[in-house]
Amino acid sequence: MKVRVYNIGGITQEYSLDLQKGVTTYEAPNAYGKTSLVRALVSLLTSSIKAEDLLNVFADSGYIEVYLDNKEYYRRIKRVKNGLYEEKNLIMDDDRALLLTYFSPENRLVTQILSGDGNIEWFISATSKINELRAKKDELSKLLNAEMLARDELQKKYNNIKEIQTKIRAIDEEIEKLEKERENSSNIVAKTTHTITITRQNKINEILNKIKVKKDELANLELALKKIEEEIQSKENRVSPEVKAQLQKELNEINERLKLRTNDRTELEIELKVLERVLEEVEESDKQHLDTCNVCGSKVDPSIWKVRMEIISRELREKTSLLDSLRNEIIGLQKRKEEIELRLKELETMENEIAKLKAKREELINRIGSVKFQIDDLERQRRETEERFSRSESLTGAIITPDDTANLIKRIEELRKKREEYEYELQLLGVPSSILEELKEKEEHIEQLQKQVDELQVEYIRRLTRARDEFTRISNQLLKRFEFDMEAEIDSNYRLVVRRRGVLIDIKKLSSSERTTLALILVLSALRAYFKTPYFIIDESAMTFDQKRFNRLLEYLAEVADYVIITKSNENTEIKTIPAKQLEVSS
Ligand SMILES: Nc1ncnc2c1ncn2[C@@H]1O[C@H](COP(=O)(O)OP(=O)(O)OP(=O)(O)O)[C@@H](O)[C@H]1O
Ligand SMILES: [Zn+2]
Repeated sequence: MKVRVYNIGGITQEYSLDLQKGVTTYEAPNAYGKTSLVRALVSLLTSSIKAEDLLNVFADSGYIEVYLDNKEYYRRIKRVKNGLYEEKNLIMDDDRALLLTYFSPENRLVTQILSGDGNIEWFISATSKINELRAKKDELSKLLNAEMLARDELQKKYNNIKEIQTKIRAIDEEIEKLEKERENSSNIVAKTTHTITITRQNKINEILNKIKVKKDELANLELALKKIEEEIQSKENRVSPEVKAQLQKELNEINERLKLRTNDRTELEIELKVLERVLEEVEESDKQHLDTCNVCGSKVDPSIWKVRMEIISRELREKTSLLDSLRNEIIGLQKRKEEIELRLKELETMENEIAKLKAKREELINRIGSVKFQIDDLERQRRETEERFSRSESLTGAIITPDDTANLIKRIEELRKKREEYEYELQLLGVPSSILEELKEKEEHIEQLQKQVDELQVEYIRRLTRARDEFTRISNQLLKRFEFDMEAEIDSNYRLVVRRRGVLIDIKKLSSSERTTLALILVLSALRAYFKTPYFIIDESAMTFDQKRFNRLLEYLAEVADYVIITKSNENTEIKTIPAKQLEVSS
């Protein structure tokens, strides 16, 4: 392994070193730069050694370079305007290297054990890497606490909302109650009879108007009924059966007489014709002065024709006049017959009209009935309305005074204002359902976190316990190997305790070399169980082993790391390597 260092720590001249596998003892005077060199080596195993811890304060740039198994690892540091700039390629980046690759009086575990503090949970936890588990757990616990706080806050908020909502509901109920009271009071007070009267009067007037309309309608209907009945009466009078029968009788008589007279007339007309012919013959006979009658053939005096002519003519005149009067009489009778027939027809028409009038009368009577019923109904409504209003007047009576009403209004106003305030508060607080939702989410998250924390805790303890057992086992192996007369144990509180021949000894009672030894044993146990490093460095000032034990230690270290470096203060500078093989042989 080749090492080159420049301007790192107290090393200000380029320094290179070729290390062989095995145990290298590095001797140099104080302040030579031994610590600077080994810190530079450790800085290739963890970035927890910062550039500013490495670079010489007077230098503008520096480096540590290592060639190991044909690979180059380095940290090259440059000072720039605002700080340091670094290029690096580490062998590994594991902060356990600080504890497990460099055993010096500054090692944190050494300091702690030397001070007599046996609580090594942190060391077990850190070196077995379960501290990562713990860190994760702590982080989650922190988150869990924050979530629980947030949940409590939300719950408070939600309770607050519920409380305000209850208050608002109570206010609403009270307002409603007061409003009712006020409505009642305002019906009476403030001469509310005014409003009430108007309302009542309007209502009653409305009904009265309806009644009036209906009564007018009824009067009209009754008038129409009366007219129709009169008409029916008069018409029925005119079509009385007597009149009709009389007319019929007269008609029959006239028909009889007409028949007789018509017969008489026909006879008379025939007689007249006969007489005319006889007269004609007599006149002929007279002209011819005949002495024989044409009709009967008897012998007559011709002078008789003149007499006969006279008699027949007289008879003709008489019969013609009789026929005339007979004809007049027939015309009169026929006239009268026509009159009577007309009258009878008129009577028939009238009878039809009477039937129609009667139907109309029936209809009117029905309508009158229904209008009367409607009027009754309206009258009842009017009565009831009047009763209702007078009842409501008497009901509320003079219990509430105008003062009370004013107070009521004031109180309602106050309640409304209070309600508004609550509403505003609610608005600020948010929607209860969404808060409830949020609460639920929080609860779920908390539950989930709690579960994770619990699981991590269980796992942490499980692995810590296993690591503890491992430490105990390896520590005791090593103690035996180095022939120390004690047994190490890590108790349930992760405290390092030591027994000697079965007796428990507080580490405070141990010598400082014993304490250092215990610290080294713990480091070596961790190294063996959990860590792999190419080099292990011991500051010899931290050790107080005798030569035999020290050799055994080196032998053991050679198993753990390829390169073991022991720094030692000496007047002279000397670097000496004992190969691993040789160590084995020597033991
Ligand atoms: N970053 C630094 N910048 C400048 N000087 C430093 C720096 N680090 C250490 N020094 C100095 O460099 C010198 C070497 O220190 P270092 O600790 O390496 O010596 P050492 O060989 O380990 O000495 P010792 O035997 O006393 O432990 C010391 O004088 C120290 O003060
Ligand atoms: Zn005659």
